[in-house]
Amino acid sequence: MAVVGVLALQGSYNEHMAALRRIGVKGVEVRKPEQLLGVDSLIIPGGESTTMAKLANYHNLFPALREFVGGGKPVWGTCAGLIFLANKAVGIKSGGQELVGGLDCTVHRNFFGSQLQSFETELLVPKLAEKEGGNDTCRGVFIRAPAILEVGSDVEILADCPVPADRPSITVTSAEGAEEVYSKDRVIVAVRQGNILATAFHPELTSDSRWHRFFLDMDKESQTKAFAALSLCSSEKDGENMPKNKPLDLPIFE
Ligand SMILES: NC(=O)CC[C@H](N)C(=O)O
Repeated sequence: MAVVGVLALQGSYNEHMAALRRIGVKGVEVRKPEQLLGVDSLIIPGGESTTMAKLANYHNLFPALREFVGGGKPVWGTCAGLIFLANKAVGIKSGGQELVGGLDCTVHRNFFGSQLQSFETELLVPKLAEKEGGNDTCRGVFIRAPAILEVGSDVEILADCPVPADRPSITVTSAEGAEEVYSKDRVIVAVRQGNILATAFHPELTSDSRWHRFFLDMDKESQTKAFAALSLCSSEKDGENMPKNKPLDLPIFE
């Protein structure tokens, strides 16, 4: 069975470990770069992204995390984890903040305001329901949450939500480079781009395990792809005399 790593520097990693346990999967806590070599997929939890980035720097994790994401293994960022995975983050502390990147989007670090403006809402998630069954909605727990302001063309939007009226207005840079107030009435809160899944909210704090299952399915997909690529590559190498109906990278006891 594939090994799911959970980045365990800070934040809600215990809750992700428990959510995995609930569906019969043993997560592995990851704190050091070399531990990434032993996992097939990785969850980057919510917490506080600046603190998490400082700890990741201290443990020299950024290069290994970038390699992991770039290598195509499934990675899921929740909340602060989403910020980590974004190619661009705005609303960050002065002095900047290191990102892992890989997800073609711009994220606003505290889009929904302060801790006091944390909220829960029902989100419409047809693609999640299509894949994992159940209702067309899921409970979104937003804790001093970020949101995704814009995405690249390869990014699939899995959920958006109305912008709450009590949120402080934020300034964004338009395509033409002008500063303007974010005025759309909805904002993106869950996306997928290939091997990367990102949610601005916290599924690990609810009893709905569909987001964890969705992520594990991404893991299965990626294992199948890796297997197919390996078979293809050995069939190219080994030529026509190999039997066509056997997986080529399994031991042959003949
Ligand atoms: N719950 C969360 O992960 C909050 C993230 C927070 N907005 C940050 O900057 O890191």
